[in-house]
Amino acid sequence: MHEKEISLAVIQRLPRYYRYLGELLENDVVRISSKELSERMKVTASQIRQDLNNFGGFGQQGYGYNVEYLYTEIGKILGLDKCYNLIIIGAGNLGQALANYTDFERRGFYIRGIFDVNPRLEGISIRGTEIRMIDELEDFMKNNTVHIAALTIPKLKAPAIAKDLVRMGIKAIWNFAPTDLNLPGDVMVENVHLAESLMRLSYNLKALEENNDESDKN
Ligand SMILES: NC(=O)c1ccc[n+]([C@@H]2O[C@H](COP(=O)([O-])OP(=O)(O)OC[C@H]3O[C@@H](n4cnc5c(N)ncnc54)[C@H](O)[C@@H]3O)[C@@H](O)[C@H]2O)c1
Repeated sequence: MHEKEISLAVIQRLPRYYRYLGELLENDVVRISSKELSERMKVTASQIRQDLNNFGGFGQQGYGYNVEYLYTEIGKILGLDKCYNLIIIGAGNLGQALANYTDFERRGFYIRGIFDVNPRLEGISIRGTEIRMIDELEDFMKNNTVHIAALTIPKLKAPAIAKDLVRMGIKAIWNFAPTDLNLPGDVMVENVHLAESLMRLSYNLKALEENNDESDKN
C-alpha cells in the first residue's frame, strides 16, 4: 500500500511506537491521546501526530488513538502480521543467546536452523533446534524457505559466508559481526554493531565528565 511514500525516519521510529502500544495493550488501555502518548514516549505530540498521520486517519479528534487498531496497523506496516524463518550462522556465545531468546517468536520470527563449523557443537539442541554443520547449509537452503540469516561468526569469516548466503538466495542478513558486508543492492543488511553503540555511550560519558569538570572550575 502506502509504505513507499513513508520516510525512512518515520519507519525507523515505528518499532518504538509498536513497543509502547504493545505495553498499553498489555495494560488494557483502549485509547490514548497524542498528548498522553507523547508524555510516555518523550517525543512531542506534534511529532506523534505527524508520524501517525502518514498512515491516514488512525486518530480521531477528541477521542485519541484506538490502541489496538494502531498497534495492528503499525504491525502490518512493519510486516509483523507475517511469519519469518530465520537461520543463525555461528552457534557461539551470541548465536546461542539469540537462539535461546523466546520473544522473537512472539513477533513472528522463527529460528529454523543453526549452523556452525565446530564439530563439538553438532547435534546440540537449542530450544528444539539442532546445531548443524555448515556444509549442510546449501541443502537446507534448497529445502526450506529462509527469509533472514543472522551472522554471529567472527568478522573475518562473515564476508565469505554472506556471499555464499546470497548465492543461495538469501535476501536479508542480520549482521552481528563488526564488519561491513558489501553485497548486491537487492540484499538487505541490518547491522547490529554492539561495540559501536557502546562507543556512543563512552562518547556521551566523556562529554558529561568534561562538562562536570568545567562546572567544577567555575
Ligand atoms: N558475544 C557478544 O556479546 C558479541 C558482542 C558484539 C559483537 N559480537 C560479534 O558477534 C560474533 C560472534 O561473537 P561470539 O561472542 O558469539 O563468538 P564465539 O567465538 O563465541 O562464536 C562464534 C562461532 O562461530 C563459529 N564459526 C566460525 N567460523 C564459522 C563459519 N565459517 N561458519 C559457521 N560458523 C563459524 C565458531 O565455531 C563459533 O562457534 C563476532 O563477530 C563478534 O565480534 C559478539
